[in-house]
Amino acid sequence: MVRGRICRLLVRDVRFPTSLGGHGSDAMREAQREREHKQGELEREKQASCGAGSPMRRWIPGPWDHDLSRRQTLNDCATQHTDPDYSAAYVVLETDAEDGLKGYGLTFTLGKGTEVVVCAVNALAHHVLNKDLRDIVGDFRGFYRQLTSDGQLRWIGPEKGVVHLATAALLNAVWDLWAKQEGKPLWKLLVDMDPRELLSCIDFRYITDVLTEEEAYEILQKGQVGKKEREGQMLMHGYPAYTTSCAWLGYSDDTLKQLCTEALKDGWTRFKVKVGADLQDDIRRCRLIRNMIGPEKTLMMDANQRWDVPEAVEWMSKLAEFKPLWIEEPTSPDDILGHAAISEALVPLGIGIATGEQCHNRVIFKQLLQAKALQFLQIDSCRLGSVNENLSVLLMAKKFEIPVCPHAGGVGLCELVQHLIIFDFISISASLENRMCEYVNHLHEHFRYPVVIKKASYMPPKDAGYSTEMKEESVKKHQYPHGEVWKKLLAAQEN
Ligand SMILES: C[C@H](O)[C@@H](O)[C@@H](O)[C@H](O)C(=O)O
Ligand SMILES: [Mg+2]
Repeated sequence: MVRGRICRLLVRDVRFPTSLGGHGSDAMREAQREREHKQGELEREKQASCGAGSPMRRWIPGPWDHDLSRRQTLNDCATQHTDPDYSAAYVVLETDAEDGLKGYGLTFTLGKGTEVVVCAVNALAHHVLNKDLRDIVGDFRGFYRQLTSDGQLRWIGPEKGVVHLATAALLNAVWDLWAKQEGKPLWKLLVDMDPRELLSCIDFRYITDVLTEEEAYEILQKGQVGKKEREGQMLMHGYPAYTTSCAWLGYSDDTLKQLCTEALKDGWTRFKVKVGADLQDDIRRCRLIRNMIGPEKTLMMDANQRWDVPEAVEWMSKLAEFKPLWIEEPTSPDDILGHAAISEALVPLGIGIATGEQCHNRVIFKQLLQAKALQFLQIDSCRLGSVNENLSVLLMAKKFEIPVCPHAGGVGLCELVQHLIIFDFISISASLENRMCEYVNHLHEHFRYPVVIKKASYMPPKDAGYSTEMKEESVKKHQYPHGEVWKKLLAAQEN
């Protein structure tokens, strides 16, 4: 039963120094070169704080550097995410219900700027504090609208950028709390909600030209048929995943080979490789990985917005021989017509367009769908306005018959988004064709309810909540800048 008034909201800046090992990197060839050069002169043994599962166990000086001038050099060379420190603005909600349950929520960031999101969460806090949870979830659409339409804060959005990331973190915590109070994992809470209740969580403003509430209702009604069987199927076999963890752009060919060999042994059949910094490097790396995985397994490519439209078409025509299923984020995430033009040119070559990890909101997704600008839609649990907005996107994707393949390359994103895609299969899409959820193998050890992967599939979480809770010990250590890990790193930097 839903209960309690929200009486406390705490938000923290938690950062993991993943850039030390090049994890999460894209389009960063120059940075890699620089790192290799520096390695010889600077190598120092330190315990890596990036956690288990990371291929780099030692601290190796990388492009991570708090020296601004050096960062600038790296950024001049390559405009993408050269040195991400996987981070989160991490929200904890407490109620006066005296049941010991708290709601945990987060949004994903790359290090710097997390403090800005923390600020935005605090700016939104008055909408949440002192509210009764029953009133929030009893009119979730209204509450979503209130948060995203704050008369002053909406000027720095609306429904995009920092303020929307903050909305995501807050609402993710509310959903976690709700699911915990109901004693269900979030995917199951959604599966058990009747269609009208689900719809009451969605703000249909700005999308009724493609999806009315009645159409959404019909989709959900149809989704009721065969639900039990699909739930059984998920519990038995899980939701298919692909791995991005073998081929970050900052990894050397040797690392790539080693990780790919291990992944094949572990039963992975779908792989994503980062491209876009240098064509010859891409050809070499794609050949290497395609030769290792063979012609039957699935390969995807991700350019992280590196190209202009004509360049994307030209570059991908040269990589077509490696048979990628999709090219992800070929150009600016805001360029809907650009994506449409790239789709038109590449689909005849057998290459689809995937995008979504930096798609602001349901309106942009609506237009991408209307413009036939994507063949694979990548929802993100921490960029859109939480479960509420993601529900509307899942329903639009169903209407346009575009497969959803969620983005999860970041800290906590796998933990969260698995709930949404498992719900999607059971209650909306009812299909696994051309569908899979991203998986990266970093930082799960910091979560209280980490993902469970079996035979390259996500097994449905069993614990109540949204799997958002981090271990307190990890949070303390990684809080920026006063946690133990950062104190050491920053002191090493100074010496
Ligand atoms: C900076 C990040 O690691 C991105 O490179 C990552 O989210 C990536 O685009 C992905 O698709 O996983
Ligand atoms: Mg990506």
